[in-house]
Amino acid sequence: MDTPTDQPIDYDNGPNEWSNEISSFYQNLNLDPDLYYCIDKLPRYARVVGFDYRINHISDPLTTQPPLKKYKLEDSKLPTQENTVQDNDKLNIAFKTDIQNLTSLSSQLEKEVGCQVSISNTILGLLRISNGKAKINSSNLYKTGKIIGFDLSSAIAAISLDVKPNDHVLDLCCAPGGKLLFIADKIHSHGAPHSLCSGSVTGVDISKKRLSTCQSLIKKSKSQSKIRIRLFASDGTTFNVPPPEDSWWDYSTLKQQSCKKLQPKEVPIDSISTPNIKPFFSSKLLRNIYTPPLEITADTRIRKYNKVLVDAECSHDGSLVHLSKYINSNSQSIFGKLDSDFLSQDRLESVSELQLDLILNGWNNLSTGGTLVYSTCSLSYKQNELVIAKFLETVFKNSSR
Ligand SMILES: C[S@@+](CC[C@H](N)C(=O)[O-])C[C@H]1O[C@@H](n2cnc3c(N)ncnc32)[C@H](O)[C@@H]1O
Repeated sequence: MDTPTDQPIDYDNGPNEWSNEISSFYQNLNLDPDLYYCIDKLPRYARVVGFDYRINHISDPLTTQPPLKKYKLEDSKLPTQENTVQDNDKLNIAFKTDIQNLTSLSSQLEKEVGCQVSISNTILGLLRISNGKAKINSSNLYKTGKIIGFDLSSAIAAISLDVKPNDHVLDLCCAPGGKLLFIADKIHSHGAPHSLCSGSVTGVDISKKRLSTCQSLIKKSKSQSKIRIRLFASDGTTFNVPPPEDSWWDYSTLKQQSCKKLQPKEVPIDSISTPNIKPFFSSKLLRNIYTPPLEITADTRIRKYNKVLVDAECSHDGSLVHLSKYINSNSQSIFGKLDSDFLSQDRLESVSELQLDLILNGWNNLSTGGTLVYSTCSLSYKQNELVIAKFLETVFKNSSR
């Protein structure tokens, strides 16, 4: 994990009235209460748009050679399967090019924001900006769509899905869409959709308001990866729309199969394979998906998602950014307000029930051999370990998978 800061913690100038409450809350969770004194000292992160994000296995990217066994290019970039000398050369060249690009972007950003910027040693494709308050949105790199602010923890959750270029990904609680766009960008870093890179991202959220924000984010994005995205305003605990066909991107096949002209806004629906639900937002190609009647069988629902992200609704108590809004609000009892808004017993009970229902439905939508990631920004046992324990108990009781 990247270290938050090299500077000593300034306890004297730390927050006062809320600190005891927060400290005891964290002590009860066996966490270091000093975390909260670090708020102003934490770095921030930006991701390089269109990068093939991956775990950074090396400590010093500038001096170390890539560990070739771990550093594998996706199949679409490297069709030869064996790690021949030639392949190793290609890996080395690709790796060096990536590092050169990241280094060049780091120095550009450093000049623009006036503080130290380095390549994240956790995830390749992220830049670590030493001053957490640096205004990256006024930099040219942001304005020209080359970088975008993104939390390291969000990147870790999304990268854990291990998304491949042909994966259909379901993001069950997607708004406002930071991880959704990150995943689409990762897939799209392998080029425009083609047979070896036909991945798509389906985002679902129950809140239309938050989905509108997500839609604006997608529209504002300068990345072409938006062609791979569709959004549904739906309850993630019951959502069951299958992923698009692998050939969704091939407009000519699509036309042949349908044997009729699709109107731009037409969404062909059949009762078995595509439940009657229109996307809230969709790229034109994904909107026109047509499932050929021949393939409609009782087991059409076997077509499921390769990867499912359940970034569940939660009490937000683990998000420093979220808590800092309370801290800055001059409230008398900030923790009390946080407690009533997010941590009250009633709310915690209902939120953990919702979390279990979400992860169970994520599982229902996951294909055999796929990967499901469950994440929250809470540190509470009830919303994390206990949800997972109940989930495992339920699925292993009821399933042969
Ligand atoms: C932690 S946020 C998701 C953040 C998002 N993944 C991102 O990276 O930007 C949780 C989201 O879950 C949504 N949500 C709450 N209940 C839901 C449900 N039953 N089905 C789907 N989404 C739900 C909320 O509207 C909220 O947008």
